[in-house]
Amino acid sequence: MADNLGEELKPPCLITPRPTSSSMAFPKKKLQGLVAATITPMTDNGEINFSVIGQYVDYLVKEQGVKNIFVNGTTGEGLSLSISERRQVAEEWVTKGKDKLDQVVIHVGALSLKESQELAQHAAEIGADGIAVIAPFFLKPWTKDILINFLKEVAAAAPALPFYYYHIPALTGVKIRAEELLDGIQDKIPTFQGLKFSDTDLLDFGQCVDQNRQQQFAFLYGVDEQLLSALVMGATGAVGSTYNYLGKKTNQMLEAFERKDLSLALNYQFCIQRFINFVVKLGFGVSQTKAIMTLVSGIPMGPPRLPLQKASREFTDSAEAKLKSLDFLSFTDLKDGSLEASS
Ligand SMILES: CC(=O)N[C@@H]([C@@H](O)[C@H](O)[C@H](O)CO)[C@@H](O)CC(=O)C(=O)O
Repeated sequence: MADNLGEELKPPCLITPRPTSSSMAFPKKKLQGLVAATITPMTDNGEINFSVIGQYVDYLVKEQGVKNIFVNGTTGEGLSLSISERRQVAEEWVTKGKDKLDQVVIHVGALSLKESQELAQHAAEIGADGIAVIAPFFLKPWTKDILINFLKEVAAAAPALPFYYYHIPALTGVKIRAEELLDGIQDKIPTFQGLKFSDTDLLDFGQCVDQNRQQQFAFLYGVDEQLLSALVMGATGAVGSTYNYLGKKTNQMLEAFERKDLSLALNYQFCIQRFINFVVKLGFGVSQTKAIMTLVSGIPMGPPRLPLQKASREFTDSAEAKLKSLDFLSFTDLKDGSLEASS
């Protein structure tokens, strides 16, 4: 992936390098490649099903070739869990991922600064590889400086952990442009290491990359159906829900892109789009992601937590037929007991 923004991409108008304040080098290598936004498995009575997380780690690594995870984010229903549950989920992923996963990033965003700080500190204590934070979305920060102040306070609770800003304006309602936020961010947040950009505004994303070429930031794109466009803009990695079950296919797209075989990469992207387009038309979100992952992996993800509703049997049946027609799923991939969506 475009880690280096290679020579051929450098425009003649290269901007003056900005001094980097974060020579506070982290031992970890830069977060890159695919990052699965993990689902939080639940039992039918709505409790977290910790018992399948070990199996889930093995599935991601062995079957999907995905070795980085993003825990307790949107897909993980992080904001629907109690603080105690979020701690336990984070701990379980770190424990089960030890020596198997490359990086475990924990989303610690919350409406309460105190809770966010507690989660950040906890992530550091359990040995996570990074933390990410969304903008608070009830009482909202309306300016860049206020948002930075909030993020800075959270980051300071885990001063040795790489910090990522999770930009997802459609869900938070905080529309401060990422480009604006990144301007001089390391002066305020020395642990800032990157951006998780879950938005379709590729002008904003491209400018984040372009204006920070001298930094070693990770630019992680979060709209799976248009990842290829973001790669062209300089994405260094991607965080998303579909990498749980389309990781292998998406990795093939990344490999084709790396080899500069754009036509093949585009074929993969279109193929992935055909599936996402299909499920989006049926109504697609976290509940449906849980149903698809159950179907594809055979690991029971269970229902989502209220206010989300379990995916319907019709949805699961249609998704299964589409996966098969696209050759994303063969009969041999189907595991016993995988068709558990309700009607
Ligand atoms: C709104 C949303 O859930 N977006 C997903 C995408 O992976 C999304 O499911 C995918 O692009 C299909 O639309 C991710 O950006 C979310 C994510 O990374 C997370 O769970 O934290």
